[in-house]
Amino acid sequence: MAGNSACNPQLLLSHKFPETTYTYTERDVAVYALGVGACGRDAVDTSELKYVHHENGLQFIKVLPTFSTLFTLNSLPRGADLPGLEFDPRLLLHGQQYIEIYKPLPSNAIIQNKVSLAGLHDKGKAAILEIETRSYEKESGELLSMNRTSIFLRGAGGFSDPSKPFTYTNYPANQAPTIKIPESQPFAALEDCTQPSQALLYRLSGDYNPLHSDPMIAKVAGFSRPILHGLCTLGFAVRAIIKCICKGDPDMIKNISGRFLLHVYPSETLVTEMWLEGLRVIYRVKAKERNRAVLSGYVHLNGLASSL
Ligand SMILES: CCCCCCC[C@@H](O)CC(=O)SCCNC(=O)CCNC(=O)[C@H](O)C(C)(C)COP(=O)(O)OP(=O)(O)OC[C@H]1O[C@@H](n2cnc3c(N)ncnc32)[C@H](O)[C@@H]1OP(=O)(O)O
Repeated sequence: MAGNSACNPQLLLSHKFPETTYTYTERDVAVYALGVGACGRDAVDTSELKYVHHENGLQFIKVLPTFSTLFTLNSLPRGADLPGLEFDPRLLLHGQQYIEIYKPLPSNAIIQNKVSLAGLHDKGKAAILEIETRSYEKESGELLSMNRTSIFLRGAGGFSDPSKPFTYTNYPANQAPTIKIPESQPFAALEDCTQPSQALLYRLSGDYNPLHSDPMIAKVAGFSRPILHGLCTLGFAVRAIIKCICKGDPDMIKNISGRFLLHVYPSETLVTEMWLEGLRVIYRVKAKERNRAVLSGYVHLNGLASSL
């Protein structure tokens, strides 16, 4: 793997990120839902058809809460270095995602994003950059969601004194996705097959990083073939939680936290295990064929389905 980096934390921390705009329609909502496997096992699944079809028209379809991650697509300028940070974009991996949902997402909207740096860490072999995106609906001015994206930049660390590595965050420690997986049997588990073309479908929602489609770039990044987008895996997991614990109601999701533990290859089977602790769901996703955990985290709910 190639690596080429330099980081000046002071310069980076003082950088003002430009505001960005994201416009979407019902078609984008439906394409996203298919990209994270909705109706993948059953095209008439009553708990999932609502993400892609409504008898009165597409404007009434429901929006998965993880759709809000698409609002961050332009938060990090593609292919360009940030002031104070040079890195090799081919070695970038998605490390963690934290999402707060304040209102159910409309089926179409113009979104205005305020972007800022929420964290920067020197891990020696890598730098971790945390970018926060607060997303407002343009028409109403209402805050819809907040996403905090942690990006693991391999080869970009080692910019500070190793005996006192640089670390900065501006958010509460209890929002970090450090969770302990219970030893008890999961409350629920859902198995979902990803398609060999899953990443090719998911990328149509706007993340065109060639790591997910170009075999040569995947090799440079250290993988035998293109891997699945982390946010696609997260979409599968949260959809499983909505199906099994929220009885199909996506509006019950309040916030979501996840750490990507290992890459996923398209065509692998994802098994999402869920443990219910009050209004918190702890979850872990395994790639069944390798029996390896690929994602874990928690989801906070607004309430519990009456039948639970
Ligand atoms: C704003 C919008 C931008 C959108 C960008 C997204 C673009 C997308 O197209 C890109 C993708 O989707 S990539 C695909 C999804 N991600 C992955 O597959 C990564 C999976 N994870 C890994 O491979 C390893 O955990 C790996 C490699 C990440 C780390 O493993 P190791 O190198 O073995 O690390 P380790 O020695 O265990 O730990 C070193 C320090 O790093 C911390 N850490 C580990 N995993 C982390 C993770 N996933 N996220 C954040 N921090 C992580 C450890 O805690 C450790 O720090 P410390 O020593 O202080 O505890």
